[in-house]
Amino acid sequence: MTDLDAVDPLAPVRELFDLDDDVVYLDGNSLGAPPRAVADRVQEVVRQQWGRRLIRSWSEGWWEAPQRVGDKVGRLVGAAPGQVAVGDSTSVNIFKALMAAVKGTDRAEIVVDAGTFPTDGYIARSVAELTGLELRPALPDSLELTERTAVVLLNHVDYRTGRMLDMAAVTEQVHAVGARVVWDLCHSAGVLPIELDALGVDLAVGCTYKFLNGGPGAPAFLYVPAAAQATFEQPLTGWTGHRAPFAMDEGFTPDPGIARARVGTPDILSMLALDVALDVWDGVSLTDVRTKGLKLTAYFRSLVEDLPGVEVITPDDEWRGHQISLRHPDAAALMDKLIGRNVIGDHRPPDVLRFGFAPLYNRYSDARRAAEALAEIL
Ligand SMILES: Cc1ncc(COP(=O)(O)O)c(C=O)c1O
Ligand SMILES: Nc1c(O)cccc1C(=O)C[C@H](N)C(=O)O
Repeated sequence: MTDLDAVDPLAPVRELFDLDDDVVYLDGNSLGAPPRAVADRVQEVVRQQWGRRLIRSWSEGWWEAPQRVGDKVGRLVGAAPGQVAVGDSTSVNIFKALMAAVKGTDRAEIVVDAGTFPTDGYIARSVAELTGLELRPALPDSLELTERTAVVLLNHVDYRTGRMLDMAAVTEQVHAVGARVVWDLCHSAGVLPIELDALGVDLAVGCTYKFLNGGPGAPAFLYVPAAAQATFEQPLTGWTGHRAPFAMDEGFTPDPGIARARVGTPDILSMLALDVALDVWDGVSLTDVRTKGLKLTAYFRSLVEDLPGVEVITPDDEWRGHQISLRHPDAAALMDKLIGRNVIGDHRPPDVLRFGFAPLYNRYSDARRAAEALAEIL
């Protein structure tokens, strides 16, 4: 333990996670660690809900789970209840959001962050091809938006560098030309204070298996603000988004609210694992999480920035998420060696080492142990 851990107000929260003490886990920005309560809950869902209640469970909490769990996610991203649906993958939700954002537009282009996580770019390309709009990759610092722009898809925190965009300023910039913005919150949900409602964000998506600790393949989320729901027409008109799914109507009439963002039968085991995983935030302030995230990353940075051959590519100011990325020509081999010593981060091609810091369970001693291991290997 370091002195910093001794005075960390979030230190007790680590006990809520099932982590081995000899492992330094710095990859919660790719797959979050399991909250202890998840295993029992999944067993209860299988044995009691599915096992004993059988199909009756659909009307005993399963059917509404995408909206109920959505409200829990909403609390972490500044969305009032009734505006977040949990389900599908982030990729599918990006598709739904972009298609809805350009539906009926007379504008010509979709703008996507040129350095985006690949799936966002791939899906934006498909949406452009399906709708006949142009796709224009642009750097966030020079978006060059005009009245031709229909929608802009951006990552709040860049997966490779950890750079965070100014959501307030960029949202305003997009709105100034009358376009819509879709924010991908994969690398920020759960660790940064986000104010979707207050900033008037048009649409947002994110995954729940990173800092939200929902587990591998946990369902993603889609935010549609209440005022935009009546006109939100997404392309995947599955029956669970229908106003009256059990009427089994021939024609599709969307639900008037957030349920219209749903598509098919929700993955209940993953959904309810996420549900209980989100309880680790009870009583936790996102401001404390953010403060600790900045301190952890600053501490780690101070320990590694002068190591030979290493270049820190994560911004040094507050415009960063909760990771530190290092460039090194032998990044892949270095990460293999670190993992061999139970220090788990990841490598992104061609030459980036990523270390993600999850303030709910990472300690300052994790940062120190990782930096010491890296120094020894180098
Ligand atoms: C920014 C971003 N968007 C999307 C995804 C993933 O999308 P999906 O959940 O569909 O695999 C990731 C990570 O995998 C990501 O980092
Ligand atoms: N979603 C992932 C997966 O299914 C397997 C391995 C890694 C991932 C990731 O989340 C990668 C991650 N989005 C990244 O920032 O690189």
